Amino acid sequence: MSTATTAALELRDLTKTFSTRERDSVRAVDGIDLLVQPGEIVALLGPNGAGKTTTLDMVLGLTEPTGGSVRVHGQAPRRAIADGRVSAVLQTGGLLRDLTVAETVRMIASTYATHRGVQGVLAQADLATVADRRVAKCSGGEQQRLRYALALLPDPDLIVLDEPTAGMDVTSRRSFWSTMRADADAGRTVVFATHYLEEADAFAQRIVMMAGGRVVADGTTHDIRAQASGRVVSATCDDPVTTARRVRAHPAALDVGLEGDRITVHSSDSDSVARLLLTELDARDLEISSGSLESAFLQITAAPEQEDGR
Ligand SMILES: Nc1ncnc2c1ncn2[C@@H]1O[C@H](COP(=O)(O)OP(=O)(O)OP(=O)(O)O)[C@@H](O)[C@H]1O
Repeated sequence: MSTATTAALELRDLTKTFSTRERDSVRAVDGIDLLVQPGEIVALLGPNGAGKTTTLDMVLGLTEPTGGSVRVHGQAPRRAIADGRVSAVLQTGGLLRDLTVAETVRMIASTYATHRGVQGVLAQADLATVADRRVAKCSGGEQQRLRYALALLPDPDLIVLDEPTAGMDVTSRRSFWSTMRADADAGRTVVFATHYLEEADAFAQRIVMMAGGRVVADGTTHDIRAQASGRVVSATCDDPVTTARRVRAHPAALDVGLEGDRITVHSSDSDSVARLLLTELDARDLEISSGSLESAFLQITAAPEQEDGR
């Protein structure tokens, strides 16, 4: 049991099935094993419906697993929350619109037996200049920072964020992550869910890729690129729309993009896509580049059921 007591987060064969009216049941999380060590920064990356939110809800004790177990610093989630060891920044945490930013932090602070100082938390979340602004007047990014400030109050060992920058523009997103990075550099464990590859790449040390309720890849950005043999084929063509239509029908074409007369194809078999482009279509100036994180993502999430044969 030594790993169970030392890991920041330990998921064992975690499963969650929802019953719905429309369908018999939905297996949102399908047997996840995950060990996160203290101080790690981990991104849960996956397309819509991959099971990221359901997994994090179980980590936070908001949803009970159908099977398997969750341990946060060796404790059940609710115990860990009660002890201030884990806290969360969720997309839709209710904020009271008529309170100011500082009043909100003071009010939530008063619900903890022990907590960090309000001024320190406001400064760390980069909210000092808007402390007297009413929540209703804050931008989406400032409201997310406020949720982050609230999550910092118990000084948790593990902070969990579900799509923390959804709806923010690029500038707010960058500034949010630079605030978070300083916090992580100070030793906190951070687990966050995101759709954004660049966010996972820029901020996480480790990416856990999910699709169809399963972990389909787990490693550093470098490891994940190496797991996928996907490459990107690009070429110039005279009739880009027809060329794109033909390429989309090719079984090895995972994703096809057009920019002007330049076509870009993420592919699991670059040779055969290149052959199609050059011999049957009107392509020229062809280039093949080695897999980006994006092509690895497309390739790995395209066929989750083939990954572990379950
Ligand atoms: N309460 C629920 N009842 C029924 N089905 C649900 C429920 N919550 C989630 N699901 C289903 O479980 C699957 C996983 O959803 P989940 O929200 O965990 O995915 P996600 O990776 O967080 O997706 P997104 O990025 O869109 O938030 C989806 O098919 C979803 O429709």
